[in-house]
Formats: sequence, structure tokens, C-alpha cells
Amino acid sequence: MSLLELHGLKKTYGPVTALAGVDLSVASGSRTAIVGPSGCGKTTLLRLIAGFETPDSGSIMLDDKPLANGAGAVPAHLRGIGLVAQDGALFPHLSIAENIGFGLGRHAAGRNERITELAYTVGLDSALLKRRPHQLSGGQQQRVALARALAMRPRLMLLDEPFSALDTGLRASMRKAVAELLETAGIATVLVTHDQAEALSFADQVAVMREGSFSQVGTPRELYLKPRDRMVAEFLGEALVLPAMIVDGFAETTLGRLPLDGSGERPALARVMLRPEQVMLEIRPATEAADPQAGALYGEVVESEFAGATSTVAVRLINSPDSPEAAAIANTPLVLRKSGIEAPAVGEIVRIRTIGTAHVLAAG
Ligand SMILES: Nc1ncnc2c1ncn2[C@@H]1O[C@H](COP(=O)(O)OP(=O)(O)OP(=O)(O)O)[C@@H](O)[C@H]1O
Repeated sequence: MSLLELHGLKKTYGPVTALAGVDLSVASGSRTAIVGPSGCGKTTLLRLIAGFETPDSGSIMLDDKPLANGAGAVPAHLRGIGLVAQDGALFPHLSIAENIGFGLGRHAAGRNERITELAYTVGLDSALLKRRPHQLSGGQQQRVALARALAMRPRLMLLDEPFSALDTGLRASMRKAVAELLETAGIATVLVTHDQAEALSFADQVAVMREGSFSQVGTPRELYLKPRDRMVAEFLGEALVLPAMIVDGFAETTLGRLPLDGSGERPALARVMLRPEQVMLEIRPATEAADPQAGALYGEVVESEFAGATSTVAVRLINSPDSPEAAAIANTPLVLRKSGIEAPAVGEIVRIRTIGTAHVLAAG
């Protein structure tokens, strides 16, 4: 069932169009991640949903009730929506307990018990409750911000880059803990992030934003394997984009004849995408490339740059498949990112194989 529905949301600031018409549907209890380059409108969208800004036009519906639809807007504190901002936005002069209990009535029955329970829920030691925000680490402050938002028992939680201040290890464990916590509580979440891996692992729906509107919305798998265009493809990971001639439902490329996945338009000349993990490099003796097996494709490694977990490897094709399109670009090295420990060294001869299907990208 749909909890949040956005239709045609627009917002300008003077000459700047922050949102150019956004449509989105968020199901109850689900997780949506919004990714996109800096300045594309992500924070503006969250602020509109939370009620800190009003749209110029379009509508925001929560549970089929309008929160904003041109005629008027429900104030932020009556929306039942939690927002955790990038910096946590804690009140510096209040204790941690007072921060968490900010939205609870000062004299509400069971206030202290509720604060202790919320601290426990987000994994904060109760010994920290008397401290001020500046006496906590960045990760602990984020937990306080989350506890404060949870105190209002929201149906929808908006997270604006809440993990960005944390280091890699803590970031992953916090993300997992928050996802589990929100899921257990049945709270739908919209997460804004710059980090594509975070978006793909956190969400069951990912929306890629560009210049104030969504380029594509879908499951993580759909967006990763079937991106609409090159921008979406490259935003969500490394992409090998190859010019191709589409013949009989196959793509003739510099890597040979590749089967296509089942969707999308198929112009005669197109660009197709493979993910680097679909390209296998197998080190072979140079003599084999001099006398290639029929249909086999060989290359020479011309660059290999080690960067820990991954290495960037550039391969120049030695023999190219027999198609005009492939021959035209055979001299352009293929650049792949490979597992650092498996990456071949400069000068090595590799046999190149591809697995899976290629995906046709829309022009543009
Ligand atoms: N209050 C404001 N007044 C004027 N312009 C604004 C205001 N808020 C946002 N903008 C502009 O609107 C556009 C979208 O900004 P927004 O903060 O939503 O982007 P973002 O995708 O969240 O960026 P980032 O990833 O860098 O946080 C930007 O061009 C920004 O400069």
C-alpha cells in the first residue's frame, strides 16, 4: 500500500529551479534511497516532504490525505514525519536526554522511561544522557538525532545523508542497524545519499535524481543492471559503455557479439553497457595470442594501477572481432576495475571473455 505520493512537485528559489516536477510513490514500511549529484534537489525534496518548505505546485499526499497541494499545507509538526538532518541538528545547550525528549511533553507521563527506552533502541549508553552534544562523537550524535525523530512515532522517516560524517566501518554498521530498527518499527524511510553502494544496499527502491527531477526509479537490481542512460549507469557504479551495431538481436561490439537483455529500444547503432564484473581477464601465454583460437579475443595490459581492493586495468585489444564497428574502436584500450589481487600486470597477455547480457542505453 502506498504511504507517500508525490505528484508534479516543483520548487524554485528565485532563478534557481530546485525541483522541476517530481513524482514518487513510497510504500508503507519500505525503504527508498534518493541519489544524485550535488545540488540536484535532494535536500529540497526532503524539506518539502517534512513541511519546512512549501512547493510552488504539485501535491504531497500521506495516507491519501493532502499535506500540501497548492491550496494549503499541513505544518511540519503535525505531519507525523521524522527528519534526521546531515549534521544531526541537535540543540547544543540541551542535554542528550532533553534533546531526545524534545518533542515529548515536558511533564508527559513516563517521559524519562521513554527517553531511556529510545536511547536503548538506537544503541546509546544511558550514561551519555546527561552529557551535551559536543561531548559525543559524530556517530553518537547521529543516534541521538535518530532517537529524537523516533520519539514522535513517525510513519515516515526522512534521512538526509545521516551517515556521511562517519568513517567507513561505522557507517556500514550504523546503516545496517538503522535499517533494521526502522523495519522492525514498520516505519517507511526515504534516505538521501551521495553514496551509490549505500543506496543499493539500503533500499528496496532507488531514485536517481538529476537537475530537479528523477531520471529513473526502480529496484536496486533494475537500476544497476538496466539503467536508462549513461548517467544513471555511471552514477550507480563502474560501467563499460561500448558503441555497438545491433544485428539480429545481438550487439556487435569491440568485445565481440554480445547477447542483449530483454528490454528497451534497439536502434541499429547504439551504446551498450556491461558492468566490469561481466568482463573476465585470464592471463595467457603470448604464444596463444599470436595464434588465436577461433572466436577468442586477446588483449595486452597497457596499464595496471593498484588501489587496494581494486585495481584499474587498461587492456589494448590484440585481435578484434570481425565487425566494422569493432574494428573502428579496437585501438581504444578497455579500462576495467578489477579485484586488486587478481589484476594482471602491464605487458601481460589476457584472454577476454564476457558473461551475461549487455544492456542498450538510451541516447543522451
Ligand atoms: N534556500 C535556498 N535559497 C536559494 N537557493 C536554494 C535554497 N536551497 C537550495 N537552493 C538551491 O537549490 C538547488 C538544490 O539544492 P539542494 O540542497 O536541494 O541540493 P542537494 O541535491 O541536496 O545538494 P547536496 O547533495 O550538495 O546537499 C541548488 O542549486 C541550491 O543552491
